[in-house]
Amino acid sequence: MELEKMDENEWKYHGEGNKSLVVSHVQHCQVLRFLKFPMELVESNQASEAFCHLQNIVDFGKHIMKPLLGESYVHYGEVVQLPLDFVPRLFLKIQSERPESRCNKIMDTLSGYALCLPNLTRLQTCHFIETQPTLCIEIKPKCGFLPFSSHVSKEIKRRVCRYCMYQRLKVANGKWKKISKYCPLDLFSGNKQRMCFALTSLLQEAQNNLKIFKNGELIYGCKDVHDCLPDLNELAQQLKPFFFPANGLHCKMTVINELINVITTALLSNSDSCRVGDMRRSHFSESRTYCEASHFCKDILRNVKSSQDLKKKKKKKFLYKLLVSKMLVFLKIYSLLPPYCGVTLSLHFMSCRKSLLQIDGPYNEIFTENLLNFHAEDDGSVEYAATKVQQYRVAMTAKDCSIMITLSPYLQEEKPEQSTVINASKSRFAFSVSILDLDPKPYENIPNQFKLDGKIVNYYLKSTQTKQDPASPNIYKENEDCTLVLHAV
Ligand SMILES: O=P(O)(O)O[C@@H]1[C@@H](OP(=O)(O)O)[C@H](OP(=O)(O)O)[C@H](O)[C@H](OP(=O)(O)O)[C@H]1OP(=O)(O)O
Ligand SMILES: Nc1ncnc2c1ncn2[C@@H]1O[C@H](COP(=O)(O)OP(=O)(O)OP(=O)(O)O)[C@@H](O)[C@H]1O
Repeated sequence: MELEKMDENEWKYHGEGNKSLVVSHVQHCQVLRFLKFPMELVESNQASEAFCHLQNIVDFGKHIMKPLLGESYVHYGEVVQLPLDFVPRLFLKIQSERPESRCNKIMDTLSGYALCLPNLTRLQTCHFIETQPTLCIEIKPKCGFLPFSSHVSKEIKRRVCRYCMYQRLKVANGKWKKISKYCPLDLFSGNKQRMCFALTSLLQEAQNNLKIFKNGELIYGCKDVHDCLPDLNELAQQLKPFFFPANGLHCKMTVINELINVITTALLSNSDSCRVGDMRRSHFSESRTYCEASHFCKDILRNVKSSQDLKKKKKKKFLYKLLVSKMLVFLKIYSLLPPYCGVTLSLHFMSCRKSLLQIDGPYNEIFTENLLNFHAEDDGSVEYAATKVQQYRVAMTAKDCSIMITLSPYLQEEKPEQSTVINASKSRFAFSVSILDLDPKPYENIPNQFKLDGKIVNYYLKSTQTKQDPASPNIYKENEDCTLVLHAV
């Protein structure tokens, strides 16, 4: 990429989330990821802080998430400075393609900084787009286990996962139209039957948890609640040349089942080495491995070994690793409360401590070593409390990340390693797995997470325990049921 010769016509809108907007190069396997800001903050110094913010994201990916999750999965990219006139032109070009629900934030057109990353919807071995057809499945799996701490005060949290509980609140709020049958515990179970059920449920109700790209173009998934592309027939048509290259008649479900099997195989593939082994594994046995709200047949659920299998037999599996890093949440909100309060109080009296404790970075090797020191004893120090808070923040990042599985029909003349090939019934694929959206979560956001957790649990209990009054619509009122901001829930 020649930074001084940037042409907006060589870039197109690719996608966005809550915090960033992504454009992809029409020819090269590259994307630019821009920060987004709420409208009212655009004129303030937010934009000028963009460089530090982006550099922190890169460092966090490089020094923390990459060692934790594995070398080959994490692509942290680099901060690039773009010509100042290029970004506003690009903004004008793509603005009309943005989903309405995301337009409450504006992309950063002032700082001139962005992250340059490989386009993960393309196979990472090819540098030019036109070389090979690719299929990419992006899954945002969310949190795949139930808390087991003795501090859990609301018993329901031990039985129903956060995702399933949150579904009710999201539908009541109008964020999505229908409750999804997807449950992260099914996906992370390591049990093929449950994983297939989870993936089928994602295909039926994709929400923001599933996207499918063909040759880098979004062909399946919801941009927002009003703009869903959930046509399975159309999807099967698009997928057919990948799974049944010799043509012939194949029904929709045959093609979709091929897709589901290939995704399951990729998720259960062996992973490369990482620091997850340092973490406490014993907590697996303490946690229940199925969620009571899962729509997967409940009788079968009680009999399958699921996560125990994943634990005993599949420590090297990609899925296991992701689950364990999410399990850093074993600190959970309850036991996090004392350290969080301790750190906040200490910062209140000595604001200079913020940099000493590396709350906003730098996310370097020292930060990583402190973070992974799980065996330290609680000596009552603010440093110990800060480590606990940082572990929680890393877990929050892992909870919110996405997985991208990229497949490309395997060409006979290429000789990829066996471990990077997946066999379907009538085709073979070279594949890669990547993890994206590994940004550090702001320290300041912790109280909001507490508050949201309380709302989710309260709304779930209310909607499942009381009979719906037919006269009152099922609309959640913002001022109801909020637990105290720092209340253990
Ligand atoms: O808190 P959650 O579970 O709703 O997760 C948020 C996501 O909502 P989801 O439930 O996946 O639709 C939310 O996703 P959407 O904007 O809803 O697509 C963001 O990922 C948000 O992260 P950030 O604050 O932008 O860094 C996520 O927030 P945090 O991970 O920062 O809490
Ligand atoms: N390196 C990449 N290659 C290809 N596509 C990408 C890449 N990075 C991001 N995307 C696409 O852009 C979308 C938005 O990116 P991302 O998830 O990083 O945004 P975000 O604002 O941080 O999300 P969130 O709402 O979860 O905070 C992703 O869902 C993915 O489809």
